[in-house]
Amino acid sequence: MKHQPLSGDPLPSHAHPYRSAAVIGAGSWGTALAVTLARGGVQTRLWGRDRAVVDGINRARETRFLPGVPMPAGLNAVHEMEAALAGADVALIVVPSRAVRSVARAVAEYAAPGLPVAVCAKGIEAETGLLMTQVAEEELGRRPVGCVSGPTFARETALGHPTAATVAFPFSYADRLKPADSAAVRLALSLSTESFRAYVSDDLVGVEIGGALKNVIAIACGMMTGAGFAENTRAALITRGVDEMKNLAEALGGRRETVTGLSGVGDLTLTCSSPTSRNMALGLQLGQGVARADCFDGEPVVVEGEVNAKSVTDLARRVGVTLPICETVRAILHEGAPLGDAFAALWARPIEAEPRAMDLSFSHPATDQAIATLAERIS
Ligand SMILES: NC(=O)C1=CN([C@@H]2O[C@H](COP(=O)(O)OP(=O)(O)OC[C@H]3O[C@@H](n4cnc5c(N)ncnc54)[C@H](O)[C@@H]3O)[C@@H](O)[C@H]2O)C=CC1
Ligand SMILES: O=C(CO)COP(=O)(O)O
Repeated sequence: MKHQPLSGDPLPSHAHPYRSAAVIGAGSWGTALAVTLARGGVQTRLWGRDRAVVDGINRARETRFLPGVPMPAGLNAVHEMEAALAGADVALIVVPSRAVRSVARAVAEYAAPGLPVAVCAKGIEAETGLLMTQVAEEELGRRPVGCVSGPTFARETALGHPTAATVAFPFSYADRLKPADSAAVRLALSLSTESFRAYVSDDLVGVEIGGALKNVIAIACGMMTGAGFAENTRAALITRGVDEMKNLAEALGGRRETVTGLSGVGDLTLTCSSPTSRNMALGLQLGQGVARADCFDGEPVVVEGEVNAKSVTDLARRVGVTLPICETVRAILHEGAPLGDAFAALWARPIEAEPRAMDLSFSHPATDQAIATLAERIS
């Protein structure tokens, strides 16, 4: 069933932020969120699996994940899950998408019944095709599960650059009667500081599909940029990427207009614009002809769009939605398709209507020879 959109009214003025939070995952985004919460006066415990990182935060008040960012008072790191969750009013899970299920299972062991949990990873579970909040829900039982998503490079957020993101939770009947008490509003307030602005949504599907697809499309933008093309190409990929997000979100019960918000267009714009993005950076290197094993100088780096190129297209195929850009990235990354051939084929797809309301499809007039020539220019 589709929910009615929330109204555009400002958040209720009598809502209260949470007093204490547990942030599970002490990488760059988990630490940036913990810093944001603590700066806003929320007592924050940051759980990390790496003891050296935890000790560094507590003793030196710094972390290798965010060099030069001092850890504020009110932020303490812990290595035991039980200690992280004891007395917490809300928990945020901030680990890579492939680790969300096991971490949510560990959280479930110690989290209070009814504890609201927000998942901040971006992706689709490879084995099941589930959204990150659905994965967490399976492990967390009856606790309310939502997400935080938007255009938010961790380092910029932690440095206090003005940043905005969306907090999404399902809105029950009770939440609609008293939005001030809802997890979404309370977490949005808890995250809000002079430099961090949170918006509220009840469309988890729309929000999460934006976050999962933008990484794959950023790899495509990086590949084409790395191969020597410029702004026209990137703008086309971003815009057609929005269409892929809308179509998949709608097919899964989300709202197309959610995709035009921070978690969709916002994050897509950010991630497709800068080599700060690990997804864009991977694409750039591959587009320049660097072998996958040599990308990032061989260092292991979280590139969500890589594994998600497969999981989002698997999911889309199951629900009968075509994602041409994501399919192209999948073919290159996972099926050995030559980059030039795959992108030339993407550009020579049948002509379609925009927007898609018109039922129209004509084969593209470029000859096989012309397409092969473009493929060679990209390679
Ligand atoms: N870095 C950023 O700017 C942003 C990242 N995100 C999302 O946040 C998620 C996490 O990414 P980052 O923090 O950037 O990655 P990261 O590489 O900086 O840190 C990942 C953290 O997760 C921990 N981890 C990995 N596997 C684990 C497991 N099985 N159990 C427990 N802990 C585990 C690592 O020890 C590390 O502390 C990703 O889904 C990413 O897309 C979202 C918004 C911004
Ligand atoms: O999700 C992000 C910004 O919103 C981070 O993007 P990357 O994972 O590509 O660095």
